[in-house]
Amino acid sequence: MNLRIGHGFDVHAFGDGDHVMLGGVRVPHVRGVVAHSDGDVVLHALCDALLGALALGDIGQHFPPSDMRWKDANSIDFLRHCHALVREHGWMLGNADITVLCERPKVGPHAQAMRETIAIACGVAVDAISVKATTTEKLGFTGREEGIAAEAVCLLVRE
Ligand SMILES: Nc1ccn([C@@H]2O[C@H](COP(=O)(O)O)[C@@H](O)[C@H]2O)c(=O)n1
Ligand SMILES: C[C@@]1(CO)OP(=O)(O)OP(=O)(O)OC[C@H]1O
Repeated sequence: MNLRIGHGFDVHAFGDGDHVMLGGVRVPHVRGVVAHSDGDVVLHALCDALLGALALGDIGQHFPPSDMRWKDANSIDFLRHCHALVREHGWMLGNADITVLCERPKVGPHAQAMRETIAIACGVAVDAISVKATTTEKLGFTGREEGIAAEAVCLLVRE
């Protein structure tokens, strides 16, 4: 088989702060997120999608939250590591599609910057990376603005 699909999902609770990191982009917000690293749900979901496609476990196994090396880590480094594993195992990232779930902050104005940041980190064309968002119509923990979530799917193509 010359194709692999991967799926990732991540959640972080909102906490004190004035911004959230999303797709490697600093997005101003009235809250921050509670996390061991920078709490970037977009990049964490994408890392898990890449690892899932490779059947190599999940982000917490590669970067344990008990390890102080990852305290306040920049999640773009996690993505670079996961993408390097993709290449080492003989695959290329075909495309990735990411959905952010939150009422706020609005993602649309920052989506292009996120796409470009992810594309550069993975060495792929920007049109291979999709970032979009939805509210959950004020339902559930995202609807109550208690936290933020992201889902990602990716397709790997044999080199
Ligand atoms: N955090 C968000 C949520 C949504 N958007 C954009 O708004 C559109 C409408 O959202 P609905 O949940 O009401 O369908 C959505 O399609 C996104 O384009 C956003 O930018 N940021
Ligand atoms: C990213 C890691 C790094 O220690 O911690 P968190 O920033 O808390 O994020 P999470 O999405 O729970 O993934 C687990 C860890 O790998």
